[in-house]
Amino acid sequence: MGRDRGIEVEGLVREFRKGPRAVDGIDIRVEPGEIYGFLGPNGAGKSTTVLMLTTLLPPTGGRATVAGYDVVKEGPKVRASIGAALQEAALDPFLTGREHMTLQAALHGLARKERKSRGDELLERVGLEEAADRRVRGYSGGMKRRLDLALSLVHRPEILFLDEPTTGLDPQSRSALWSEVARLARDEGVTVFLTTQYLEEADVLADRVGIIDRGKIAAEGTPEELKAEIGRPSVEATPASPEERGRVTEVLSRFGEEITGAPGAVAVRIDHGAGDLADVVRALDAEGLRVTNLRIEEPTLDDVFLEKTGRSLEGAGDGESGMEESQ
Ligand SMILES: Nc1ncnc2c1ncn2[C@@H]1O[C@H](COP(=O)(O)OP(=O)(O)OP(=O)(O)O)[C@@H](O)[C@H]1O
Repeated sequence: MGRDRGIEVEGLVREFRKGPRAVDGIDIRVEPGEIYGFLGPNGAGKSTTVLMLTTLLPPTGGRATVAGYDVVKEGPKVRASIGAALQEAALDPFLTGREHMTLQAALHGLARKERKSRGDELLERVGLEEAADRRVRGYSGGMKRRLDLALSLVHRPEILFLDEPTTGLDPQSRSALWSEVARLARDEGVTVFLTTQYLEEADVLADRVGIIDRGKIAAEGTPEELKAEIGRPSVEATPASPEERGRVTEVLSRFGEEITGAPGAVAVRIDHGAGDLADVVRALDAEGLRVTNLRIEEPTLDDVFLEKTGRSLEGAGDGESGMEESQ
């Protein structure tokens, strides 16, 4: 089996009888080995999409193939090709981490010899070797997420689904999980479909991002493309001595039009193709100008979301009761 099949979604719909069209005709293509970030506020339709792609919920319209198999007609083949760490981790509080691994390995039909070695290898990789013989009851949220990730990898899936893998984690556990997911894609060619409410997560981790809002894809592209669509970065520099302000302004103006910056600072919005921060540094250097606080401000994915939906993603889902109000 080659790792060359990815995910293809066409016009996928899920309608709930008493609810909204949770997923309202989406098209997605995830290339093999790619990390696809599915970004959206609470209730946007992310989990419903993942449930359909992992064969746990039938679509009410459209079609999807995962690893080349149809999610409706070839469920068992899809399930054999994927690993999933979903929001409700099905962990048994009375089993240890290692016992979970062995059980999962047995469920996936690994040979007895291999069960232990595979389990140990994965526990080590997610940093749980020391806690391996403790019951899950005493694990922190982050440890449970990491165990869940290890469990989803036992059978060497070619596609990994992660539904909000870092929600509620502290920054350290979050970045440890990011590293492992990035490593899986980079070193093992695993295709990753990851949902998140965190802009930063999509930005750092995803090769491409789809923004979903009210069941529809509002925007798609690499984080850079999406941000570039919205606006150009700005550069801000504070002259080391105030009398050089005029000359610093002159140099920065070569890169774009001047905008308002922080007090004492000079700022410009960089023209398309005018260069980047390194070019600005070189130009200042060539003039013998010294600056403090030289920084570049990129447009954020939140700016993208705001532009596409008229609302800010940060906290966009908060305070919404969820279903009925969207028609
Ligand atoms: N079983 C269900 N019956 C009725 N409505 C549902 C059901 N499951 C989900 N919904 C509704 O479908 C919409 C999308 O929900 P979904 O859980 O897919 O969103 P989400 O983007 O994953 O949000 P979250 O970040 O909260 O997980 C919501 O309005 C939700 O209330």
